[in-house]
Amino acid sequence: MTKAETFGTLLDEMRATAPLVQCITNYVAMNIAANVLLAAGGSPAMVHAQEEAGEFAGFAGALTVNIGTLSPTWVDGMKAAIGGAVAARRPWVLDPVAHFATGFRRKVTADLLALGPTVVRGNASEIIALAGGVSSARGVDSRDPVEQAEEAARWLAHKQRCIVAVTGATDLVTDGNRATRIEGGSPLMPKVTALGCSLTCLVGAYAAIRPQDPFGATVAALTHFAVAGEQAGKQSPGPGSFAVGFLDLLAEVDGVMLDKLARVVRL
Ligand SMILES: Nc1ncnc2c1ncn2[C@@H]1O[C@H](COP(=O)(O)OP(=O)(O)O)[C@@H](O)[C@H]1O
Ligand SMILES: Cc1ncsc1CCOP(=O)(O)O
Ligand SMILES: [Mg+2]
Repeated sequence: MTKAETFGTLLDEMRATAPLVQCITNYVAMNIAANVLLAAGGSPAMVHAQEEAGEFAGFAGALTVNIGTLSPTWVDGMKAAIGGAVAARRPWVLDPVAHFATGFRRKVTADLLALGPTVVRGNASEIIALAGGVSSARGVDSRDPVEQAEEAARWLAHKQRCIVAVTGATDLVTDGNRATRIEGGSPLMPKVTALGCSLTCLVGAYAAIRPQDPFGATVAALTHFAVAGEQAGKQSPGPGSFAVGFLDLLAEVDGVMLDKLARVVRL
């Protein structure tokens, strides 16, 4: 982001552009992730077949790859899509959902990391485990605080030469050197399935309009989520109404509101 830019101007530009984001994501997340992208201002396309995923990635603004409900044919599609995105010099974002849980997931995640994601977005347990640390998590839900994942995130960003976003009660984004903390959101967010997966897709939307600045794009996406989540949390008595209200707030938040309510700390 240039000095004149703010997260708000980035949001307004993203919304005006409505970037096409190819989301290879899990069965659980497909619908809410597409609705999150539409509400926030992006244009989702859930395209994963090996026969077309690479071709589509060649003209999409960005690609996101999520291993939540993995199978061998989907892996073939992921690798074809990544090849297309890399060839077209488009950003791609990896969401390593519960990568530690099985040998299959560990192998696929290692293969996908070797293809060089622009951004890795995961919860604290996933990032700790990606850096070789020990986490008590067994499934998709984090069991570790973000603070305990900061060193792992910096190490992974250095090793992968990518941006790493660790999400939780307070989010952290790092490129291995710089680090930024994003406050906000709601404790109701981890009670609604696939919001992390959806955030990964929104990172794709911002990266699509700032491919040369994936750090700033990632911070902007997490800030958009944090502000909308905090406002929705104030209005919602429980996870069901939160899920609906959150979509409304993702659409309602504009650049002025984002710059007014954002709580972003450069470390
Ligand atoms: N306790 C919390 N308080 C506020 N926001 C949260 C909390 N836990 C998660 N979030 C937010 O929910 C979204 C999903 O993050 P997270 O739950 O960490 O990912 P995942 O769903 O992949 O495990 C992020 O925007 C994150 O900031
Ligand atoms: C429940 C579940 N099972 C496989 S993927 C998935 C959704 C995970 O979503 P998130 O990582 O955003 O919580
Ligand atoms: Mg997740």
